[in-house]
Parts: sequence; C-alpha cells; structure tokens
Amino acid sequence: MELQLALDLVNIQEAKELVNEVKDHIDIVEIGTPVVKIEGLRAVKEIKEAFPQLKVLADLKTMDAAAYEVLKASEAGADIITILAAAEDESIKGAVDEAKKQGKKILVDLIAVKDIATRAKELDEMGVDYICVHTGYDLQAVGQNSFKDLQTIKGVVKNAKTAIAGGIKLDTLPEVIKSQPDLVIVGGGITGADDKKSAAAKMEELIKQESFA
Ligand SMILES: O=C(CO)[C@H](O)[C@H](O)COP(=O)(O)O
Repeated sequence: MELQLALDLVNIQEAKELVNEVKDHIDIVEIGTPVVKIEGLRAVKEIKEAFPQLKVLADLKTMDAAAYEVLKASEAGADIITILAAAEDESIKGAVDEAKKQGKKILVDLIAVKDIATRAKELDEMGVDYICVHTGYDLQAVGQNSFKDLQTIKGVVKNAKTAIAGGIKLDTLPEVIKSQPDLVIVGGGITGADDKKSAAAKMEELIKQESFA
C-alpha cells in the first residue's frame, strides 16, 4: 500500500516546501488539478526535478484528447496521469495506449460516476493501472466519503490497483486501510495539519503496520 500526497491549493514554491517537509514518508506526489490549471505542467516538471526519488502524479482529470494530454504530461516528467472514468471508452483506451508507449501509468478517477461497480469492471478490462474512488471537495462539504465505494470496487476489480481519495484524515485512515486499497491519496489530512511531517509519518506508520499484519 502506497501513500500519495495531494497538492491542490498551492503554488509551485509552496508545493516544493510541503514536499520537502514530508518527502521521507510518502511514495507519490500529486500535482492537483487546480495546480495544473493555474501553473501548468511546469509544476510537474519542477517537482519531478526537485524530488526525482518520488513518483509524480499529474491529476489532469482528462476528459478528451487523452493520448495527447498523456504524452504532454509524460514529457513533463509525470509517472502517473489521471483520466476521468466518465470519459469515452476511446479516450480511456487512448490514454492507456499512450501511457504504455511512454512507460507511464494511468489512474482513472470514478468521481461523479453513479454505477461505480459496472464502470470499474469495464475500466479494469480496458487495462488501466489504477481505479480510484473519489469524493471531491464539493461532496465532502456535505458529509460524504468513498469508504463503502472502495469495498464495492474491490469486489469487481481483478487486475488494476485500487485507490481512494477524498477527505482522508489520520483518524479515518484505519477504516480505509481495512479495505486494503493499493493506494491511499491524502491532501488536506497532511497539508492542513499543524505538524505536516508528523501527520505524514503517522500515516506511513499505520500503512506499514497494516501491510505487514
Ligand atoms: O483530487 C482532489 C480533488 O478533486 C484531491 O486531490 C483529493 O480529493 C485529495 O485531497 P483531500 O484529501 O484534501 O480530499
């Protein structure tokens, strides 16, 4: 099980400072969708150059022109690129094919998909690398989370790795870990903590304990 730090509400300099603080306790740095929109793929490039030991995920949430966007993010240094599960199958397949050519991975985000079991099964058959359940900020604000959705996709996904994102904090991480996702994505649970290094270290510890249990 890996831990991904999601950076959504920062500029490139702030991103570098945050990663520097927690770099020993995370596996993947996510350049969040708002960061890519505001700073461009330059954010991916600069973080990969500054922290080559970490994998970098570009959270493009691609909906169309998938192969081209995967190519550009790959050229910027991304190791993993995201596409929306709601995209056309042709887009998903284009993303998967381009990622294979570039030696990169595709994470598909199920945000806003209603029948996640059916879509997760289809995505799995299309050869994506990760399938992620995700409660975005706007649904977190009305008290929702993706913990049950994770169990649902674990029941149908046979090949891809499973991931979960959306409002995960230190106190809810044990419940998430029980469902054994391959990847846990945490933004505010680390970036909003008074002691970010300690929050990331405690999360890493919980994940390690469970992985070896
Ligand atoms: O993709 C995102 C928002 O669309 C976030 O990166 C993801 O939800 C993780 O952040 P947080 O833990 O703060 O919810």
